[in-house]
Amino acid sequence: MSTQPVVCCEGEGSDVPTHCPTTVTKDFDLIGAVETQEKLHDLVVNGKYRSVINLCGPAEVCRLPTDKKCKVPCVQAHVDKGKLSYALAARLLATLESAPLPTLIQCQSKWRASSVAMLHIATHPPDAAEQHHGPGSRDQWMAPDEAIEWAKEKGLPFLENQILVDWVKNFLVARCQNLAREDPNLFFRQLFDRESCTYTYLLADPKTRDAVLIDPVLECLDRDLEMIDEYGLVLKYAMNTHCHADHITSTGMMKTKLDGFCSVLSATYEGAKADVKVKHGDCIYFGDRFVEVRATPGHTGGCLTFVLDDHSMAFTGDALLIRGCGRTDFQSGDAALLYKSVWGQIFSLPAHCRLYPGHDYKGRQVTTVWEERLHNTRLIKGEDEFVNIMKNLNLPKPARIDVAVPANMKCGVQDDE
Ligand SMILES: N[C@@H](CCC(=O)N[C@@H](CSS)C(=O)NCC(=O)O)C(=O)O
Repeated sequence: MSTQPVVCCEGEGSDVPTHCPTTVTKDFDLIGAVETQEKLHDLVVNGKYRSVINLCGPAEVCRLPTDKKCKVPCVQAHVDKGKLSYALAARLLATLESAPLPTLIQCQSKWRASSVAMLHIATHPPDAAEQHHGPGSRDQWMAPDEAIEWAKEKGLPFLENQILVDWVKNFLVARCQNLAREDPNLFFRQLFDRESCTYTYLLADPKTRDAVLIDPVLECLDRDLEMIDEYGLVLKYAMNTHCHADHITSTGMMKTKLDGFCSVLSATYEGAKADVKVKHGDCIYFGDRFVEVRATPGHTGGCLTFVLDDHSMAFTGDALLIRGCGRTDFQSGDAALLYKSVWGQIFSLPAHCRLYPGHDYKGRQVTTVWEERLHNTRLIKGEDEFVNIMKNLNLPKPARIDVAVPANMKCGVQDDE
């Protein structure tokens, strides 16, 4: 039996027997359906491989070397043929990143195996791979068209399947252009719900893809889930700056659609339900990044502001709005307390710190500490004058307050659900 993998078929496309390994690079070989368990066992035990990754879906015959004498670690990473998602691809890339190399990637026809190998190679250029096993510098990533050209030169089997070609290209567009060519240290999106004029924020560490979602709205659940999937993010926390009175949060409903994340709310609300109850000074981590929790009560008793680790951004919920602030006439609202919260916890941040509000009713998106300290017509007044302004706002009650508040005390899950 050969001690090296059989190197056959570079450039031979569909004529390649699927049970012969195809060498893609020195680190990756591909294999399709193998007739018997023994054949696969021999190939792995006598080959150069230090790991095997099997991508067969649950409905397919999956042959993994099961013999105890086989010391090569074998990983089963189910990929249903029709269910390739960006999030799944992100997880497969993480599996490839941690696999001892060289690895043998297996599926029925080498289509899935070669497309996943292609994604890894495009985001781990050979020079970077020589130095370390993790992703290379993002400037070195292959552009999507370049990756397809490279796949053609190598004769990778997935090129026979146009759906997979498009999927590889689209994933690389999302990863290379959207994530990497922006700030390499933070992925950030501001999202808007036209109905309630609510802003939702999606933040992620581009290196680990761990993400947090701030103030998601029930009616926008599908949009937010799609974005998380499209960008290949792994949601860790879905958090609310406060118990909203004008709309229902999606954090509870999201838990029925997506696994592995925690809902977050202030510990201040008595009787409220959430996976994690936070208080002033806590930190919420996503990858190598975190947001610091600052208590900013006044609009409601449990309002929080989330401040990014480097103090370049803060998410103020309704404590501070652009050129305004949240009303203080219900849910333990207290104008004097809000004044102290804003000056003590928000206006004390660096002048350049960008402030992202929970709502805007006039089409504005972002402000800074410096701008608000100069132009916020309510908060630049003295405390007494501020309290007086707030007493005389005479705003109509939010239309959905009676439904929204009780629902949001339970992450948006209503009694009849
Ligand atoms: N018309 C909307 C509610 C508008 C409103 O009251 N907004 C709140 C924040 S959401 S509770 C607020 O604090 N506004 C301050 C302001 O100065 O406008 C509805 O019916 O939902």
